[in-house]
Amino acid sequence: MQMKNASQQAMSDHKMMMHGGQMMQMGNLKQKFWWSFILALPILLLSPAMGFNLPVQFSFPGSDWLVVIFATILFWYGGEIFLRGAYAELKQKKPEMMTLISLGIVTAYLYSLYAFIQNNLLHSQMKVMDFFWELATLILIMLLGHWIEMTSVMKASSSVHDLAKLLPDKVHVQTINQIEEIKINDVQKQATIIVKPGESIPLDGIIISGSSTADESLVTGEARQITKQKGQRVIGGSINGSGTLTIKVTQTANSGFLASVNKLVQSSQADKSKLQTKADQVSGWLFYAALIIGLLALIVWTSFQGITNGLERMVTVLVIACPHALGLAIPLVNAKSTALGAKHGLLIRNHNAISLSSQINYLLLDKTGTLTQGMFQVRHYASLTNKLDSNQVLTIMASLEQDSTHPLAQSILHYAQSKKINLLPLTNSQNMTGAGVSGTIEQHTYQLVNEKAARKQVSNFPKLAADKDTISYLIQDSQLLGYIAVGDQIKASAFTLIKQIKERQITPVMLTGDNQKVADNIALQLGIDQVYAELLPQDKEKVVKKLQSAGNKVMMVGDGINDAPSLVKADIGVAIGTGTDVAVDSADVILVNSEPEAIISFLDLAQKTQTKTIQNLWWGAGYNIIALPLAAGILTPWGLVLPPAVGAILMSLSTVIVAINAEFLKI
Ligand SMILES: Nc1ncnc2c1ncn2[C@@H]1O[C@H](COP(=O)(O)OP(=O)(O)OP(=O)(O)O)[C@@H](O)[C@H]1O
Ligand SMILES: [Cu+]
Ligand SMILES: [Mg+2]
Repeated sequence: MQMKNASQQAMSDHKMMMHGGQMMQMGNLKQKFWWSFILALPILLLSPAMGFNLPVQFSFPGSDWLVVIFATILFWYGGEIFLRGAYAELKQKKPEMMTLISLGIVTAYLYSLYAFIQNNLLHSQMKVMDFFWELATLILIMLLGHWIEMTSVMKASSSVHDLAKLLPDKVHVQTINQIEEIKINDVQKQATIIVKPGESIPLDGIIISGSSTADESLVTGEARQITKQKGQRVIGGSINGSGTLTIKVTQTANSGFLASVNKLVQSSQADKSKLQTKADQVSGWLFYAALIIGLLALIVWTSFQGITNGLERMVTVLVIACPHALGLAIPLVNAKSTALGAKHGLLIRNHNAISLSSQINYLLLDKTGTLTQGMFQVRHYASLTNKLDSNQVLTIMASLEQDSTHPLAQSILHYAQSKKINLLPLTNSQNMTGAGVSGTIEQHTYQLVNEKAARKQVSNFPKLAADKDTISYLIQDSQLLGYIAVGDQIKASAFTLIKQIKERQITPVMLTGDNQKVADNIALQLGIDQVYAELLPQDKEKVVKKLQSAGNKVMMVGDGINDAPSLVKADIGVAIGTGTDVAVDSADVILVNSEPEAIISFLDLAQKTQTKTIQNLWWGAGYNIIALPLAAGILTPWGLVLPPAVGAILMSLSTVIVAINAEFLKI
């Protein structure tokens, strides 16, 4: 396959990433294991196990020589991965797992070599026991263990892989007079592409002709067919229904939705949360703990039972303490959690949001575009002057909105378009934050602003009785020329959100730039008791700060430019996916499908992720509380002695458990 997109890159990076980020090519582990197995066979047959001859074992004059030759080859060939890893760790002055393993096998090898020289070259009276059998089994099991680990780690990150499979290799691109098949990575922005019925939509874009349905469930987690028409956005990775669509590409394969999910999943492994930093510290301590306990075991057992037993205890301690699982405990959970979130319409950019989520007791919600759809219907508009008729007023108002990205502007423009109104050229257009817009049309300067701003300028402001609709006033030189009233609809899932948030003892608060009456009306319908209206961006931020200084943990959800400062300030900032880029960039979590209900999924996911993380820390490191003393021989008086190979099995098991546990994260 030609395509090598972000996610496949992630997979191959992953192989390199094992062992705490060291560059280690573990890809040939399987091969290495089988060759080592063959090399180990003569040793396993010819060298006594733990000082005793097993029934299958035999020896003949000179067989010791065979053992030492095979063991030496095995040590360098099979042990190479570990020795190289240790060298890299020591060079970085961060001794960790590879150093531990290497210390174990180097000790076993050197001591056995010493035993061999004593027995076969110096012919010492007392036969010195060697560790060749232990060395061979240790290397074999370490290789096998790391190979199995690799497989489970790959499995755990396969959810990421699934996302990549959603994209086709080739795209039908419409060129001047023909349709060409072009590799997905070579398709540029602005290209026109054709998606036939049933095909997967390759890239993010906007429909320029055709209509169909799309199944976006694999991307957003919403299992339903969404009707898609001219002008609507499509997401790369979703499946086209029965119509043919012509799409203008808005994002390339490297910048589109799937690519950003993949990048997130990758960076979730690189991006260190506070917990991860802690885990790294622990794994550093573990090295010294293992070294000290190992040396203690060596000294104590040597004085009781001689150097062979002492060395065996030390090797077992070193091997069992290998904090391999610890290095994977958090990244694996995070990767799984990010992938799972993506399937539920959540992009988690900052993993600290997960550990903070359980402390959240205030949910601040922006109104327009967050709780409501932000697709305003024009209810009525009128002229308040005899110089202009209502159509002229509408023309000026729509023309003023041409450069604005506010949802209200989009809606007014849309309405004007449907009434076939020709817009007038606009100059000097200015965005008046939290109030409206101003600009010059045909040498006259106009403002289209909310009531608060209008009252300040117009002396005899009329009384207008409308509480449900948002009204904007057209003003020229302190003269009221007309108004337009628009109404918005509450998103269905906003009701579910507020209900469930309250069940979780989290207080919902509405923060809006819109006027008090409209805000109260919506809050009442939704069941929100605390409402702050007519806020400027800095006022929204102040509310966040005030709540925080009273000791609360605050989550803020918003979509607009006016929400960006408070999204940054809040403990967890959540942006609506269709929101403005500033909001999206300021957030820790992004709701891809723009449904506020996904916040509940986030809270669920965060809680489960947190539990898994803690479990994994125990399986990855906590088990040493029992394993280390066991390896050191604390239960020897009761007959329980762990051979080094069993130590290696236990340490590998811990990693496999950590990987499987992460894989079982579900919401
Ligand atoms: N482009 C615009 N055209 C007309 N009126 C506008 C425009 N931008 C803002 N306004 C007026 O200013 C008010 C405040 O706008 P702001 O963007 O601060 O908040 P909002 O989008 O209404 O609400 P929220 O904060 O809940 O998203 C709007 O309710 C509207 O009356
Ligand atoms: Cu390990
Ligand atoms: Mg808004």
